[in-house]
Order: sequence, then structure tokens, then C-alpha cells
Amino acid sequence: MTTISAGPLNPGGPVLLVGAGKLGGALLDGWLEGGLDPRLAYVLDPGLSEPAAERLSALGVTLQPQAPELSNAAAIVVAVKPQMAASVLPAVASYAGPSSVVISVMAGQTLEVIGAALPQGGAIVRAMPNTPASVGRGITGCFAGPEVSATQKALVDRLLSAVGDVIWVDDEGLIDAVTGVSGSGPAYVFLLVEALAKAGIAAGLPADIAETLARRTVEGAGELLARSPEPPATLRRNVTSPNGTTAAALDVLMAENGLEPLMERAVAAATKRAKELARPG
Ligand SMILES: NC(=O)C1=CN([C@@H]2O[C@H](COP(=O)(O)OP(=O)(O)OC[C@H]3O[C@@H](n4cnc5c(N)ncnc54)[C@H](O)[C@@H]3O)[C@@H](O)[C@H]2O)C=CC1
Ligand SMILES: O=C(O)[C@@H]1CCC=N1
Repeated sequence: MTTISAGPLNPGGPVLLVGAGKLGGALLDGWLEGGLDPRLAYVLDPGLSEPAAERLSALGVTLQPQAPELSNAAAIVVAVKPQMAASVLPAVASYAGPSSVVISVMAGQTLEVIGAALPQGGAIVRAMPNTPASVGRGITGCFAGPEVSATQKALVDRLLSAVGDVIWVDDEGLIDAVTGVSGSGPAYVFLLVEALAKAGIAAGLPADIAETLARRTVEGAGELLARSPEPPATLRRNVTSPNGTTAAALDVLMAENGLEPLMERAVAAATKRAKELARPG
């Protein structure tokens, strides 16, 4: 795991972002906040909203570049929906040169599929960030294809470290499991907040109070987890008085058919779906 880079982010060449939506936009903001020279930042996204385009142009980011003005990007980050891969990747190829590394954050899309769509093949990294990247607290799992050099891997690490921590795995198949745990994971946590609030309402609390209590509880627990060296099980035990209220709730959540098998099924479903996304159609 790496920590957020201390110095300004210097990719050593232009960086092209293809798809500046929720995830791509968070990455771009992180790079610019991390000190990336906006003159090195290029965005290709025909769906960019007018306010977003105005903001990025004002910062000095080049929008919708034509291939001749950018033909050997240091890094090309592909952050479109997986279903768009086949139509977007051939265009991506025109911005790539011999030293470019292509970073795909698309769920499921394999190196084989991506490489086949890039006429020149080349250096490809599969990366799976998550939306806490938008507040610099992301976690990204990465896998480097065989043609990725040490220099390119270091560049990818720097780009993704601008929005949080980075973990490299040495088996491409694990990226689908990373997707199931941390790529999709923030949604599970937000659902927990929603469910906790609803349970509070069912227990008699006014909705606004239940929602505030649930939200602040998850925020606070996350912060405690972030700051504490203790494992989550110890932090859980610290809340649990013998024969107290938490123990009563955990008897339900930790029952044979409780949260653990439910979470295992959820992560397995996400992992399976990632594998399905690799297949076109
Ligand atoms: N949202 C999330 O939590 C995460 C998403 N991902 C991956 O990131 C990718 C993007 O997801 P989101 O940001 O959520 O989707 P999004 O819908 O917010 O963003 C996709 C962007 O691609 C743009 N786009 C569409 N066609 C294009 C084209 N031909 N050329 C360039 N740009 C084009 C759209 O205008 C849009 O801005 C997906 O492949 C997803 O699997 C990965 C990790 C987490
Ligand atoms: O739901 C999805 O397919 C994407 C990948 C991980 C998070 N969002």
C-alpha cells in the first residue's frame, strides 16, 4: 500500500482522461489538487456538462483533444462504462504512443479484451478505485499487464495515490473480487446508513433524528477505524458490554444467517457480475 504522494504530481507527460463522470471526474480533481499541471491534463468526454467544461477550461485543462495535438500521452485513463469499451478503445489508441500506459477502471473488462481493442496492444493496467477517491480517501486495487514497465507502474501508482491508497495484486482475476469488495463497497456502507435509519424509525424515532443518528454513527465509526491501530473486531468488542444492548443486536447480526453470509453472497454476486461484464452483449 502507498500513501498519498507528498510532492506535486508529475506524470512526466500528458495525461488523458477518457470519461469524466463520477469516477473519472473524481480522479481528475484529485490529480489537479495533487498538483498536476493542468496543461498536462486532457479530457475526452462528449457528455461533459457545460458547467464542468467551463470549470475545467478555466483551470487550463484541454478538452476534447484531437489526436494530432496529443499522440503520445504518458497515461490514458479509460473511465467510461464497461459497455462503451468496444466503441471507445479504438479512439483511445490514436492518443497512445510507444511509451503510453493505458489504465482501465472499467469493471470486468479484461486485459485480453482491452488489448484486442487497442491496435498496438501495449502497456495496460486494470485499476479499480472507489468513489471515496472524490475526497482523497479512495482505495484502488491494480493489476499490471505483462508489457507494463516499472516506470509506467510507478506512474500509475502516483496517479492513483493522488486520490487515496493503492494496492497491487498479482493475479488479474482478483480485480473482480476487488471490485466486489472495495469498488462497489461504498454502496454497501451507504445502504447500511439507510437501513440503520429505517430501523431507527421503526423503533420510534422521528425520521430526521434517525437519519442524523445513522449517518453520524457511520461517519464516526469510519473515522475511528481510520485513526485507530486496532482491528475492527477489537473496535466492535469495545462497544459490546457483556449481556448489554450491543450484544443483543450482534446476536442477530452475527447469527448463522446474519450479516456475514449475506455479505459473502453480495460480494460473490458483484464479483460474478464483473466477470460477466467482460463478455460483450
Ligand atoms: N462509480 C463507481 O463507484 C466506480 C466506477 N468504476 C468504473 O468507472 C467507469 C465509469 O463509471 P462512472 O464514473 O460511475 O460512470 P459515469 O456514467 O458517471 O461516467 C461515464 C462517463 O463517460 C462519458 N462517456 C460516454 N461515452 C463516451 C465516449 N465515447 N468517450 C468519452 N467519454 C464518454 C460519459 O459522458 C460520462 O461522463 C465504469 O466503467 C465503472 O465500472 C470503477 C470503480 C468505481
Ligand atoms: O457498479 C459498478 O459496476 C461500478 C464498478 C464498481 C462500482 N461501480
